[in-house]
Amino acid sequence: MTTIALPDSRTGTPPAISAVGLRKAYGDKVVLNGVDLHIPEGTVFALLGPNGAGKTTTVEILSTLVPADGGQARVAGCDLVREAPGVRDAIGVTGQFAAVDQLLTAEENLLLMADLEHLPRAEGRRRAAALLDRFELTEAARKPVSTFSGGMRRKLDLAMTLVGDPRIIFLDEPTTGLDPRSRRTMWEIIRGLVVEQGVTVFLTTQYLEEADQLADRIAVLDRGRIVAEGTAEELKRLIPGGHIRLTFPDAAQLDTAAQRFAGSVRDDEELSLRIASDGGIATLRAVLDVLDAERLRAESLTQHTPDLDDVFLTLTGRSDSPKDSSR
Ligand SMILES: Nc1ncnc2c1ncn2[C@@H]1O[C@H](COP(=O)(O)OP(=O)(O)OP(=O)(O)O)[C@@H](O)[C@H]1O
Repeated sequence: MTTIALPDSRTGTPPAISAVGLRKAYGDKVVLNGVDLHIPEGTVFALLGPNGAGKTTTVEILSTLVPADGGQARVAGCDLVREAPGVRDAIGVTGQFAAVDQLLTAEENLLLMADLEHLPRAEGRRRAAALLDRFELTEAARKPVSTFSGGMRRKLDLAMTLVGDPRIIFLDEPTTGLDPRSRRTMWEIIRGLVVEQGVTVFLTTQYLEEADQLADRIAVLDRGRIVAEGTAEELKRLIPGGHIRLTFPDAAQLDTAAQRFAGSVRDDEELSLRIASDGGIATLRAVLDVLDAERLRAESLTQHTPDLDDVFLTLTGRSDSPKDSSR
């Protein structure tokens, strides 16, 4: 297992979520096989994994929907088993088990939620109106949800989670099935929650790009175990294969450059040169210095940093990597 131990920059603050050795099996099938988590308050954590990796099961356990077979966890300072009501008070869950009633309007759904949260009538109305406005659903507020697009439903689902003003939000695959534009809107909303309200977000996703875009830290879940954990940058650094690609206006310049950069790989058709790079500034500067010294006029310079797809392949050695939403 490749686990990067990261220093907790917020020492002293209890983590929003912590877990040690979570285990769960359904019959013979081991779904979680010892999962450890440490998620500081006010951060976004992404659990990344392919279909069936155990992401939803992790969310179900941490939100007290199903019991774990083994291990311990605390959410919002409360023990998952002994203080389950405290956990439920602090969290909101949005996901595959969506609570939206198709026959009601968006506004009615939100007011129903406010009732369930025992909010006074006026406060419920105020919160519902504020959420409809924030998620740009005011115009559609009085229409039945059955007429909503997928993106609108996801927004309403998240809005319903927010009625109770949770400190910790679980988002189980929040953008699966959404078009790229709706996906970006959801990302903006999620970022806003963290920046403006300081909530902690626990996100599961199959999309590499989503984890990269949103998460402070990412854990890669594979067959019930976390096989790597760190920031997107840290995970990418585990993977060899970064390079700088230069293109030249003519073959003579390509020749000179190829001689000067030992170990580089040239492509005569494209008049390009690939130079191995760790992605650091020093390497880039050294390349530019050589170009200057030789009076070479490169037409373009691009830096390739390995993406999380490469990370997953390297960590698991298999090609059934999570989806890349950019494709
Ligand atoms: N209630 C259940 N009874 C039996 N098996 C279950 C149950 N819930 C989940 N599983 C099995 O556990 C495994 C992990 O499921 P889980 O839903 O946690 O994965 P996931 O990573 O969220 O994948 P997906 O993206 O498909 O939801 C799957 O093989 C699934 O069939």
